[in-house]
Amino acid sequence: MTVVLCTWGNILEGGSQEALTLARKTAAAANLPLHWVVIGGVASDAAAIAADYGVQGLDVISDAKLADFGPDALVEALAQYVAQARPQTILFNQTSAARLIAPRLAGKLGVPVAMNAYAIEVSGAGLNVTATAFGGDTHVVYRLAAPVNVIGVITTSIAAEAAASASSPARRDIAVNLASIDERFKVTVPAKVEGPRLEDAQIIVSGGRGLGNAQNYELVKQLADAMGGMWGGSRLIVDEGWITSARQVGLTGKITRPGLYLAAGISGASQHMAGCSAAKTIVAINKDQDASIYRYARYGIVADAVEVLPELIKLAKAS
Ligand SMILES: Cc1cc2nc3c(=O)[nH]c(=O)nc-3n(C[C@H](O)[C@H](O)[C@H](O)COP(=O)(O)OP(=O)(O)OC[C@H]3O[C@@H](n4cnc5c(N)ncnc54)[C@H](O)[C@@H]3O)c2cc1C
Repeated sequence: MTVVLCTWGNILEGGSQEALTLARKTAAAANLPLHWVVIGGVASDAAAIAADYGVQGLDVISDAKLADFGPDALVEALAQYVAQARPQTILFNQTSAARLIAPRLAGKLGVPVAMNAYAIEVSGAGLNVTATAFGGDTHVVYRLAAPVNVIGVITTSIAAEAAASASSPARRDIAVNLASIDERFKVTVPAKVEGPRLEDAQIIVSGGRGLGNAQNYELVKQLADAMGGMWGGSRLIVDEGWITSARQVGLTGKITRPGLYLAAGISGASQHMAGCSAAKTIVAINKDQDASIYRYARYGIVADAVEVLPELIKLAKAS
């Protein structure tokens, strides 16, 4: 029996070290070894940090059918891994891809799943899993006491912490048989990943519907550029076509954790805040002093963002 973190891809996603930290603490509290199952090119990144995070077993799955990380092949490979390795707790760093895979794996295995978790307490023979619910408004504790449990971890509120002493992870190659798996969905136009990721940005300037139109949103881009940051926005402006979904911050968009999040013309709906409330400092520009965003913001400017943004651009360029 083990606690296992599941990871796939060609590079290590942000949040992996944080998920490993929670996984290690859970394993220690349950007196179980921590394993890390990895699929794809990420195996070499994983091997480089596994010892620092107290991983005892690095389980590597390779198969030609996993080359594109299609969900059907991934779920089948992980299900076969679980049948062989018999982990007690299966953790996922809850990336957008993991949101798809973790519940499907639990469904295939017929075991409980809790998503949006950020704390796990080992209690008796089970786990008390604290998670956000209803778009981040509510915090709930799930009791998971099945022999196998699947948990999606939101890592934005977890600090990465290396183990007190390095481990010596043993590498195992895990054989799976995916001969009968055919992906039911074919990706015909892969998402373009250009430049740095919003999730990794230290400064994000974000705009919402309060800006009025796409032309005014250009001010957000100019300020982000002047400050050396990235630009993002709310779902409503994605729906309006001002920006692409790759720039959407929130529950159904990117989960970010910048040092500075500047929100202009954004109301602060819980679904939006789920993607930025872990920012160190939130600055809001909203002309409604009762807007929800002011519950989260450290600094606020109650004013018309279309008037304030050009002033901030000037200041940023001057400094
Ligand atoms: C299941 C689900 C998932 C969702 N996921 C997401 C998500 O991932 N991300 C997300 O963002 N939303 C998400 N939403 C939508 C979310 O509930 C809100 O509708 C959305 O975030 C609101 O966007 P907004 O703040 O840009 O617009 P609005 O709610 O229209 O707010 C505009 C704000 O701008 C202010 N304002 C108006 N004019 C000005 C001005 N000139 N200057 C300054 N301020 C001004 C207003 O006072 C207001 O507060 C989701 C909703 C659901 C149901």
